[in-house]
Amino acid sequence: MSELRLQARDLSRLFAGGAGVRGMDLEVAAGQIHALVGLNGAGKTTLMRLLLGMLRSTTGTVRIHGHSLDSAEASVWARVGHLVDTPLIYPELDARTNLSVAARMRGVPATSIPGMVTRALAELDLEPYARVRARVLSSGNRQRLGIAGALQHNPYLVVLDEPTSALDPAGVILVREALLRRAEAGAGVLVSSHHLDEVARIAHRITVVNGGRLIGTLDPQGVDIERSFFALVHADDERRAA
Ligand SMILES: Nc1ncnc2c1ncn2[C@@H]1O[C@H](COP(=O)(O)OP(=O)(O)OP(=O)(O)O)[C@@H](O)[C@H]1O
Repeated sequence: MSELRLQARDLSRLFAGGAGVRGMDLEVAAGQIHALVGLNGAGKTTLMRLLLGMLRSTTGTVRIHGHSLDSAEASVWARVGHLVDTPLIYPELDARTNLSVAARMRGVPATSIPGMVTRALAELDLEPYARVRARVLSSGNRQRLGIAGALQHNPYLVVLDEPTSALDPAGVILVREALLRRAEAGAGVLVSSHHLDEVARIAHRITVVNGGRLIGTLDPQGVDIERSFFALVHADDERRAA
């Protein structure tokens, strides 16, 4: 079996009122793009927050590149790139400086940072904004900056929550290509999206989230992925209602 970059077992977190996620098992292998799809409120972001230790689980375990989430050291986190919730961007710093700070926080050697940041700005087409303060960037360019910060340091695990939600079509293509490059280089990529056609273009595996559970998978090569998605969701809703 190929190397696992991420492995979750029986992951649950229930909120007051009953919402949350239940009993989730998930794997992301090296070189794999694994997409999470689901309706609003299905549990995608909650799952990602649990996987990254941003939220404490009620049950279950998470391993990042074989290391337990509970005891993962800084060297493990240095090889993770993520963008879930608001990107960690300093509004008064320009795009280049923001990326330099992000690289420093990941322990990138100082001598490697300028070249790495230059490549990251180019990859997301952010060069015109290199010296522009983040506070005045458009929401799409702020999202590009957050993605650049998550990808620039050659992570072996990438976790991105709806990374293209604010992007124009050119940005969507840039992110698609960047994720394919990371997977080809051996990273495991977990990405959530509402755009079924978009994820079908890049994902090796698509998992459907509904009502806080993982309810099945979709074939990225399938002919009518939208129909298959709704069939799974409706069948699951009916099962619960019965
Ligand atoms: N901190 C919290 N306290 C209480 N309920 C929460 C909390 N965080 C999330 N929820 C609830 O858990 C459920 C799953 O939310 P989550 O944000 O994970 O969904 P999602 O699939 O990411 O949705 P979307 O596609 O709209 O971003 C929702 O019902 C949400 O209201």
